[in-house]
Amino acid sequence: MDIQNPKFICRDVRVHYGDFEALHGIDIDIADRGVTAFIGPSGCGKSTFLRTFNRMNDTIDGARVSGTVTMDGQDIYDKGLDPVLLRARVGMVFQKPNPFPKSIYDNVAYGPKIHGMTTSKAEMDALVERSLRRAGLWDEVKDRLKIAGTGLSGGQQQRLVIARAIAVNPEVILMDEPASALDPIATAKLEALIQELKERYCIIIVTHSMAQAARVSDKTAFFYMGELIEYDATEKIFTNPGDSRTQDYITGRTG
Ligand SMILES: Nc1ncnc2c1ncn2[C@@H]1O[C@H](COP(=O)(O)OP(=O)(O)OP(=O)(O)O)[C@@H](O)[C@H]1O
Repeated sequence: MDIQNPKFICRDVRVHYGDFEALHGIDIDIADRGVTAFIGPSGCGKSTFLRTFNRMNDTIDGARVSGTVTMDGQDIYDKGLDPVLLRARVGMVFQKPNPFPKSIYDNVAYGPKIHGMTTSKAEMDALVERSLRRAGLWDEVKDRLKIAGTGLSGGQQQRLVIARAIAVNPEVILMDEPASALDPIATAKLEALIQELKERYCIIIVTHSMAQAARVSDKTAFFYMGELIEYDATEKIFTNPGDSRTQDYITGRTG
């Protein structure tokens, strides 16, 4: 599909784990604002593909990426590019919330501290507050910023992890099944947050929930056995898919 000013352009992206080719040459452009959902049956390569956008596959033994991925026109696999800086620009939220074993405040302040983003305690306080507000968590935690992040509920922890990602001013947030460990109420809150964040960030979300993809995303990409089968406006994918494999998946016949 045609994307104006894409954030990412991927061409012939392949990922190997040893001799096994998990992705067979993916071409896709990702919009620079809004939510793009990756859907498809278990094992089709969604998480593997998601990890190519911030080079998280580099951290997996035996994983090898080929093809090109550009972000704002720059090759993110360029030897001169520092993956640590890339991961500040392209934040990631995982299936299981993974706050650091530190206070709520320190979880959010950690990244800005490492990147030297503030020069005083007051500036850091303001940055922590702004990030927690943006993640929709401030009101629930403002009186207990010193307690451990791991002491929050699952849904709160997931929003804390999002605040931590936001604190370093990312341009992109990758989410790998972010609601799979949450109850329906926490999931609804997270989805509302995604709706707010999408005005400001490029969000890519992997989800197993068709309903969730339909609710939160603007564009949907359907993957099947390591290939991108269909990519279109979410409404089109869910009401009038062009490929019978997409149709079978969204109607529950495969997966
Ligand atoms: N670290 C790894 N080492 C070897 N093979 C892997 C590794 N990670 C994933 N794979 C394989 O790559 C393929 C794609 O896996 P991936 O986790 O990307 O799929 P997925 O669509 O995200 O699946 P799920 O929906 O179950 O999370 C699978 O065949 C999987 O077994």
